[in-house]
Amino acid sequence: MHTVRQRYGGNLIHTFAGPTVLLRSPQVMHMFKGCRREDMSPHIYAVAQAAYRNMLMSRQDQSVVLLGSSGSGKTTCCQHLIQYLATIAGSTGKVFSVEKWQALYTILEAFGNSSTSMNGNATRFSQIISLDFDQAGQVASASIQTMLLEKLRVTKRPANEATFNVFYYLLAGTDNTLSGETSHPLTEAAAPCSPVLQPEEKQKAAQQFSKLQAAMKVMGISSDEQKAFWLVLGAIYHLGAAGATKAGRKQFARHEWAQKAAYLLGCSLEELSSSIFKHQPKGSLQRSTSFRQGPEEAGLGDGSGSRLTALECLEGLASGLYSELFTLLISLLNRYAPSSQHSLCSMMLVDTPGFQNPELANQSRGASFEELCHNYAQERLQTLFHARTFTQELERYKEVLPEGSVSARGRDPLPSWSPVRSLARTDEARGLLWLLEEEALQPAGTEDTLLERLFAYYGPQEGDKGKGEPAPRRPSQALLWLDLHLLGPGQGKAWGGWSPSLSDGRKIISSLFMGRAGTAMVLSGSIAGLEGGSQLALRRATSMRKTFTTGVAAVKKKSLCIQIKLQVDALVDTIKKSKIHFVHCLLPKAEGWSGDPRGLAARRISSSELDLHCEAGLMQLDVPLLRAQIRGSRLLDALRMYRQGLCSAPGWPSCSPQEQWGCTAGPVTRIQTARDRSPAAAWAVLGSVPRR
Ligand SMILES: Nc1ncnc2c1ncn2[C@@H]1O[C@H](COP(=O)(O)OP(=O)(O)OP(=O)(O)O)[C@@H](O)[C@H]1O
Repeated sequence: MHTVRQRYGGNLIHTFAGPTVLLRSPQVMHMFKGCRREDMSPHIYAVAQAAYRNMLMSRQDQSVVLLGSSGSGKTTCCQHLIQYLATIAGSTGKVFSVEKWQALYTILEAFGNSSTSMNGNATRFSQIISLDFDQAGQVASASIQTMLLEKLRVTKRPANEATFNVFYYLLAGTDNTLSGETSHPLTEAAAPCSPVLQPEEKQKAAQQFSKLQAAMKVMGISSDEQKAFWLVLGAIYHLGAAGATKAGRKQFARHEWAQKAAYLLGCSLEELSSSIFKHQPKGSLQRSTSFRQGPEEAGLGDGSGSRLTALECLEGLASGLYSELFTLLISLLNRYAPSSQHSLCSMMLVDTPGFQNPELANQSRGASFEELCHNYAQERLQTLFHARTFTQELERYKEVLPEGSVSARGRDPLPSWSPVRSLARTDEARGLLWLLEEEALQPAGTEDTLLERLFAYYGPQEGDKGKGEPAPRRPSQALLWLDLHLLGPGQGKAWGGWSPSLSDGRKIISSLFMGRAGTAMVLSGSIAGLEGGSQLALRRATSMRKTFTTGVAAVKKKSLCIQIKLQVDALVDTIKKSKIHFVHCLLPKAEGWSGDPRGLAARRISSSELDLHCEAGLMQLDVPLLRAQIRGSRLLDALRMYRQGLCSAPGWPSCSPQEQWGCTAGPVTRIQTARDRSPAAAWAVLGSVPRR
């Protein structure tokens, strides 16, 4: 195994070419227990151990942030981090057994994951799992916060991509679950859950459904509560099958399916219909047309915005309903995580959907708005990595080294390019999301006008040539697929239209929703899981709420684009206060990116199956792909910074960082590949790294 020790003033970087072959078992966990970083071989458990040890020694909050492309293994790593901490640290009263964590992930994977063109089991929401530790270093309480759920996947998704896993599970396992609830079991007739599963996939989905039910039981979700979930999911499914008229009076296209949806929700068809198609709140959508349609079709053109189409009303309700269901689920999962007042500091594990570019999956479409948002979140985390690794370190070096020594030695470790260009053309320069918001509100706004403005601010200027700054690549039209439907259909309406009281006939649904309608719903639609009574949990919740309620944010928070920014702000603000350990996950090969979700769905495996899968054999690496990812994440710069290193500069006090930086151990960069873990192979992947 190859280990390269690095020092960046306590900033920790771990790199895994994953999915990789990593042995994971309780025995291996115990090999890492109590170890110092320099004694450990490269492994995801070593990251957990380093963070845990650091927390115990410094009593400072820690975060582990997972970065990388979609399908590179972030969620899998996150699960192993938790398993390690739950096993090694132990917990008070055994409330956080490994079994419970597995159950939690089974539930999250069912409700929040789906098969995409890049990953057969892609996470479609961002999550922070927080473990609070007591004096003795045991887990005293835990909670999960989620944000950026891709709720529109329920109704609208890229061609050939799947909806959330739970719909397929329900469809395959529904016979026994909803029998007696409807004389017509869920069928694939109108295929709102396209692509339709093959028989062997159905069998697997039915097994997953049983597993999901068992996991919900483990997490204390009663059978009545479970039933409420299946009823609402069934209703969403039937609403998809019901469809809406394209012209004329706004109503369901297929009443028999709508009738079933109403039955499952416990209301009459008329009530359901009027709550969806009538009482549209004015201004809920400024403009419902797509960028693609062009200005001549851009709504009323009088600034008042067009009204929602029947289909948009329906989609808004269905996706809003799913989002509320997800929020409720997170709140139920947190319900059984007791909050302890004795916790001292916490460990936060941050997992967001990975970078994705449909072009890499051989798809001739641009990124959807949701993909753009997930990429944005990843980019912000990468920026944080950059700031912690380079910018802040340079500041520290400048403080320590004699004046001028940094530039005199030509060893300015800051790469000439930084991930976020701050070269604003004018004082009015805005970020992409801000521009997107403004263009969405303009009746004449199109993809072209957005790109023009973007390049006016951030594109190459005359005189830029020869400065060594790579010009930003102008995306092909197809790359920026910005459907402004996504900026609003029924965002506010979704839940407002369908109030829980509507389901009086379904006491289990209304009591479940009404029961959680307090604090849990404060930031409904944005951050779920802010409840929790421990001091640390309250502190986290307060910090996140603050982001939404101060300054411009408070004024702008109704805008979807600004909501996205605020959610990511809240995420970054929360982890910024802690000591951050970055884990870079690298996709070793692009296999499976054929754009055929069928192949990917078949690859969907649970983490318990993973280790067996790993034993099967060593994989070939796609070296250009690995190089591209390493370049993109600036890992070479990080290595060069050390190798050409300021740590050897005259005046540098000592190469032992511990005392200098007040951290317990120096950071480590680890490179481990599946094919060959020898140093030579690792460097071959990295390219030539100058040696001192
Ligand atoms: N260490 C590993 N060894 C073998 N296969 C792995 C490993 N880690 C992950 N995988 C496989 O890769 C797939 C993708 O992993 P995972 O879902 O964790 O990626 P991700 O980075 O979280 O993706 P996304 O950002 O799309 O959610 C998993 O379904 C699993 O099959």
